[in-house]
Amino acid sequence: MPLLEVRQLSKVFGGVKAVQNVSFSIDAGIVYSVIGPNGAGKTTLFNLITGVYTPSEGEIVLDGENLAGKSPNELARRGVARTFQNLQVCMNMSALENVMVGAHLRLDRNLIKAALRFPGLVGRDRQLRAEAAELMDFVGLEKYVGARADCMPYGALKRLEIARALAMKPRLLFLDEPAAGLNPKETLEVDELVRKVADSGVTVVLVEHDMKMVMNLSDRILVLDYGKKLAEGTGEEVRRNPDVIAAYLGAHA
Ligand SMILES: Nc1ncnc2c1ncn2[C@@H]1O[C@H](COP(=O)(O)OP(=O)(O)OP(=O)(O)O)[C@@H](O)[C@H]1O
Repeated sequence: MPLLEVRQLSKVFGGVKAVQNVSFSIDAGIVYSVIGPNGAGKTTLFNLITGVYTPSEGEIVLDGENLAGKSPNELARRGVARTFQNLQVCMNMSALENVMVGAHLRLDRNLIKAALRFPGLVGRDRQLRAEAAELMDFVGLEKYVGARADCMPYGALKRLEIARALAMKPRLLFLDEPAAGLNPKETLEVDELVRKVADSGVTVVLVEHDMKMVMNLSDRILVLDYGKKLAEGTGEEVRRNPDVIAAYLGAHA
C-alpha cells in the first residue's frame, strides 16, 4: 500500500481551477517531485495535502485514512510536515528555538497554546533543546546553534526551516522550493541534505524549479500543467514524454 494516495483532487478559487482531478500515489521512502510551469498548481497541491486549503473535491489518503479537510496541526500529528516557499522563520527567536517550535507542534494539540506555552517550556525542556541542537547539526547548522535567527544568512535559514520540519518527526516531508534564492553552492548543499533526509527514512515531496536538482534527486516526478496531471513517472520517463517537452521542458531545452 502506498504511504500517500491522492484521488481526484480538485481546488477551485472563484472561477480558477487551480487543481483539477489530480490523482497519484507515493510509496514510502522515496523522493517524489512535483514540477510544472508557473501557475500550474504545485503550491495549491501542497497546500491541499498539508491542510492549508480544504479540497473542493477528492481524497487525500495517508496510510489508509482520508485526511482531506483536516487542519495542518492534525496533519502534523499524523506525520505530515512542510517548509514554505517564502521563509516562515520567527526572526525574534533564536535558531534553536525555531527548531524547537517544530517539536512543540508535534507534541501539543493546539498551535496557539503551544506558542503561548513556549517561553515556559524553553527553560524546562532540556531534552527538546538537545534534540533541536542535534537536528541543527544534521542539517549542517551546528555553528548557528547559539545564533539569533535574524543574524543568519538566507541559505542557512532555508535549512533551518528543514530542521524545524524534521523536529515534527514527519513520515512525509513537503519541501516547497528549498533551493529558491540560493546560489549554486548552497543549492548543491540542499540537494545533499534532501538526499540525507530521504536516506534517514523520511519520504520527501519536493516542489522545485531547479531541474538539475529535481532530476538528481527524484525517484518519481509528477508534472502538472494548468492544474491537471500531464505526466507521472521516473525522471527519464518524464523527460522523454512529448507532452512534457511541449508544455514545459521544451521551454528549457
Ligand atoms: N488563494 C488563491 N486564490 C485565487 N487563486 C489562486 C490562489 N492560489 C493560487 N491561485 C491560482 O491558482 C493557479 C495555480 O497557482 P499555484 O500557486 O498553485 O501554482 P504554482 O505551480 O505553485 O506556481 P509557481 O511555480 O509560480 O509557484 C494560478 O492560476 C493561481 O493564480
